[in-house]
Amino acid sequence: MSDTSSLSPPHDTASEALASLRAEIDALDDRLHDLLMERALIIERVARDGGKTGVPIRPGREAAMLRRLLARHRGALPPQTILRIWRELFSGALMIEGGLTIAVADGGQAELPAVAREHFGPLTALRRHRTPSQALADLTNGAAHAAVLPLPSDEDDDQAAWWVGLMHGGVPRLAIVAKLPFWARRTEGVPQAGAYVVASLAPDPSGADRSLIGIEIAPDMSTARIAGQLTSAGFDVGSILPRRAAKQEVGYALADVEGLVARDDPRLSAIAGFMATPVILGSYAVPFGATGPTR
Ligand SMILES: O=C(O)C(=O)C[C@]1(C(=O)O)C=C[C@@H](O)C=C1
Repeated sequence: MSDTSSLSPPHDTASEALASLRAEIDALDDRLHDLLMERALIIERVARDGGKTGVPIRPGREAAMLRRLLARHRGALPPQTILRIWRELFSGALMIEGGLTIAVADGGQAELPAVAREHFGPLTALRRHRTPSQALADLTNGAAHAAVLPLPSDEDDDQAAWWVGLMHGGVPRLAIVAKLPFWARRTEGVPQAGAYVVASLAPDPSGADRSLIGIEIAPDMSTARIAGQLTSAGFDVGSILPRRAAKQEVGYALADVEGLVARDDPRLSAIAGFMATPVILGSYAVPFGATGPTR
């Protein structure tokens, strides 16, 4: 051990004032702690009497709670501190509800596990995989509750384009249920990568949501035409990611549209001009502080 004898003790002037302020902080901490323990008792009742089944996370509810708290937040405490505290509370609550395991596909993006950790907290078990299909296999065989997968890009090879596989379904029916990070304003040093969370979970509205539509297209169909077809069917289109593999008879497109669109939304079956009826791949709560539609 190093010799600390030469270090001077912290020298606080006005020590009486400081001691009294610290006593106020301790008293408040007791009240906060009492409230947290009381909250945990309610979570125990949610687990026992709430009638929840399957994957315990409720991404829409979490987003709505965070938006509500951030909207009423006043004073000097950084709003992001509020988000961090509540994310930790959700993670503790989910421990009470039986624990959570998340599969992460980190192939090519070392930042993805960090984004998953930022969202789901240190209490949550993370299973790291190289590819999206390995992470998705964790969902189908019950090894994880949800998978954190990279945002699709037009440079993805077949292996990386996990959303095309999601279009063709299977059991359990998987859906995109959240977009990370929820705190959209990124500061230096935090992971910059984005991700979707996929789980076997029914849509969980947050009050401000967007949906993702998977479309089979003729390989030569332009992005403008895809957008036009969706718009004339009544969708408010944010972005479109086309995928046209060489020498294939069918291409794909991933469209991001406004609102929480149900799988049986009549606008989907009314759309003309695509190779098959477009399918809803899921929806997500619009991240806090997002300035415009993101893919
Ligand atoms: O409301 C629920 O369903 C809960 O499980 C409670 C709670 C919370 O801590 O408030 C925890 C996890 C969910 O993702 C959402 C909310």
